[in-house]
Amino acid sequence: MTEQALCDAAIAMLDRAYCPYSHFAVGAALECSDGTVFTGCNIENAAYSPSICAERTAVAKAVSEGHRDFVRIAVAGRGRDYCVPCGVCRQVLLEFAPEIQVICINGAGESKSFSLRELLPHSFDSSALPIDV
Ligand SMILES: O=c1ccn([C@H]2C[C@H](O)[C@@H](CO)O2)c(=O)[nH]1
Ligand SMILES: [Zn+2]
Repeated sequence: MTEQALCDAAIAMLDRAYCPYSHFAVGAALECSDGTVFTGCNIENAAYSPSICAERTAVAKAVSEGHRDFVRIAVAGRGRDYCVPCGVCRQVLLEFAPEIQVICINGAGESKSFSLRELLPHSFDSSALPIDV
């Protein structure tokens, strides 16, 4: 899939977002090494903390369908700034794909790419744990 097609898939998910509290829609499209794409949107909740971000919706869909080998993720918002993943989503992406490319999209459809390493330096991962994973 071209980068533009992946971005378009993330942008299309903006209309699926359930965000009556923040009114900030986010769409994501997660590409696996075999080319499979899983999409996601943010899903909010009246109790607030059960809300889930678009990126983690896509990761949950992918992992639960047997896919963990992520290559790129496009994240779209309608704001002026590029929509970057929150810290929780960065940590969740790190678990499966430390080398993933993160494509952040603004409301004008413009994009800017980052490595996850750039977005989450000095990160905590399983190598810090006193067990073998
Ligand atoms: O990485 C992020 C950051 C925020 N949001 C959502 C959560 C909430 O529904 C709304 C405002 O924070 O944006 C995402 O989907 N992804
Ligand atoms: Zn998030």
